[in-house]
Amino acid sequence: MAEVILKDLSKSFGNDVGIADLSMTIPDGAFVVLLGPTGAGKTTTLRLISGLEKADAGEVWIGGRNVGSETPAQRDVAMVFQQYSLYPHLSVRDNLAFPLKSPILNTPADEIERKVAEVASVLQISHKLDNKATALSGGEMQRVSIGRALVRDPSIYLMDEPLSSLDAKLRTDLRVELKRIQANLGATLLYVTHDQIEAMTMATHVGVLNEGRLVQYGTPREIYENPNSLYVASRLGLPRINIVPADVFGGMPSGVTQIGMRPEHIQQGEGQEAEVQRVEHLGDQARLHLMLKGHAITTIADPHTTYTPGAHIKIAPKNPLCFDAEGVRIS
Ligand SMILES: Nc1ncnc2c1ncn2[C@@H]1O[C@H](COP(=O)(O)OP(=O)(O)OP(=O)(O)O)[C@@H](O)[C@H]1O
Repeated sequence: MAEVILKDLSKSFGNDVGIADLSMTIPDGAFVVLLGPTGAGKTTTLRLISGLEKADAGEVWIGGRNVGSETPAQRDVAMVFQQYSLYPHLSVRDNLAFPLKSPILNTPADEIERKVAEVASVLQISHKLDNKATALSGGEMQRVSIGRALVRDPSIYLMDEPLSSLDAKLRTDLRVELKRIQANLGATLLYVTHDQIEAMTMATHVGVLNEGRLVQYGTPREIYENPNSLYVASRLGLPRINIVPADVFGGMPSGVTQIGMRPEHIQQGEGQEAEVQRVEHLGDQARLHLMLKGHAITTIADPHTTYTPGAHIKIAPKNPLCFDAEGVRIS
């Protein structure tokens, strides 16, 4: 596996900015998750690293090589797309074996068989190895396309929402497996997701993109606990962080115009009186949806809470994040 360095990378499509001056180091063995809303430039970043797209400016370094003039094959990256891309006329076994049969790798037959069996087992598709790729459900096809990447030992795995088409149970299983595989192999991974739990549990690093720019890069905990802007604070956390004008609670230092409160950072029993709008019982906890001076606020409560809609509850922020009028974090 390898370290990947992006230096001042830019790519536009006509008037649309794909990526702007993106610099980022993906350490060898890191699991880096890219977060950002649609159009932020996540897929473009993966395509620039893989060589499917050519940068307007800047450099991509993989394992100490500037790969600007290399083809995708020479770059030795394994990419998994959101939508499966299989060879329909081949069996699942042959689809999985295909990357290992390339003349560059020249893998011995017994090694191919071992790897295919191992990956099929991890992805829970061993019983489908002799099926035609087309005789599979959508979720199974996606597992085969993940498997086609995992049989290889590339410089970096590039994955674009690989689990988004799977059902919840399989998604949870594969999330754990992917993380285990990455940790065991020491694999380097760049991974795009909109899924909060995937980002928090799998990533060693999270990069937050906004309109093609990297606006913060750090561990998931740093991004969650110490976001540098309101934009970044809103990217991680479910339920989302509550943002209210500073004067709703008052007592904030000058210059603070908005405060951010994670649902778990709201003190109950003191402060301003809010009205309960809705209570969601989730089993291990309850979510309270409150209204305070026209602002919707979500917080969490004991799973056996007896609050019902219409009840009143006093709340106060506990260590809120403070932002200025532009959304820049000021404390
Ligand atoms: N082939 C293309 N032709 C024209 N514009 C493109 C092309 N690829 C990307 N773009 C534009 O570049 C910007 C970034 O797109 P990109 O696909 O990288 O975003 P993304 O963060 O991956 O979004 P999503 O979450 O929807 O996949 C968008 O404005 C998009 O319209």
